Amino acid sequence: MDARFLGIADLVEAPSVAVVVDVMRAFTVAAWAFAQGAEKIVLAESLDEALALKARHPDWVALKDGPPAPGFDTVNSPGLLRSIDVGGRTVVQKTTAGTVGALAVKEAPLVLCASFVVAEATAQLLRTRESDSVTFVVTGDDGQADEDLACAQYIARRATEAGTDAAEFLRRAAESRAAAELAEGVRQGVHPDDVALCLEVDRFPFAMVATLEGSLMVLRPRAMPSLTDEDPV
Ligand SMILES: O=C(O)[C@H](CS(=O)(=O)O)OP(=O)(O)O
Ligand SMILES: [Mg+2]
Repeated sequence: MDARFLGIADLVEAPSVAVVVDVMRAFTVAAWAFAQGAEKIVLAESLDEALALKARHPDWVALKDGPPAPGFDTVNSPGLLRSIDVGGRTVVQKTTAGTVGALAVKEAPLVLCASFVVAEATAQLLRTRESDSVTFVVTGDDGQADEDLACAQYIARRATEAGTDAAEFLRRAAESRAAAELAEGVRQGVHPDDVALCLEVDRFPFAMVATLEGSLMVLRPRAMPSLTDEDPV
């Protein structure tokens, strides 16, 4: 498999297969939403669009990164999301890096959104598709965020070498600037468990596929049967 690792600004054309990686925290949060029964996640282009969608659909759950804000139900925190009832509901998500990265490749035929918690399921979907060219979008810090790059490299390796050990990749993520800022309270809208929740490898047995549904980019879980048999959600 030919794997490329690009920041959002480096994308010049729609790749055939894109894996958009945001470990801390957008696509860890998205996976937790699905694990708690969310039906789908709409990736909003802007805060205004997220609020407009929420106004049109009051039963939807709107979340943003940073501090809590009027009109939003919650923030981009896996730890905090655990106490929100998202069962059967649509979530609208707007963040600084993750959702922007997914929207940047919305024309790609296959868009997966990933983090460590869905690493093996994502790798398995890439294997199933026999994808020979995959673009990993490293969403944080202009493509330099080491938690995202480490996860992208881990998934790329895992897609071709099933026995790849996660330890070194997790160490890099744990030592990333994002992990430090979350732990030290530099970032807002944080639960004390967030970093640990973002570093759980293969917590969930599904990949996450984003597709255009009308004008909206919509993320949905895709169960990977062999993982689901071993570890049902
Ligand atoms: O929520 C996050 O962790 C970040 C934003 S910030 O750096 O905390 O302000 O957003 P994401 O798009 O999930 O990287
Ligand atoms: Mg991030």
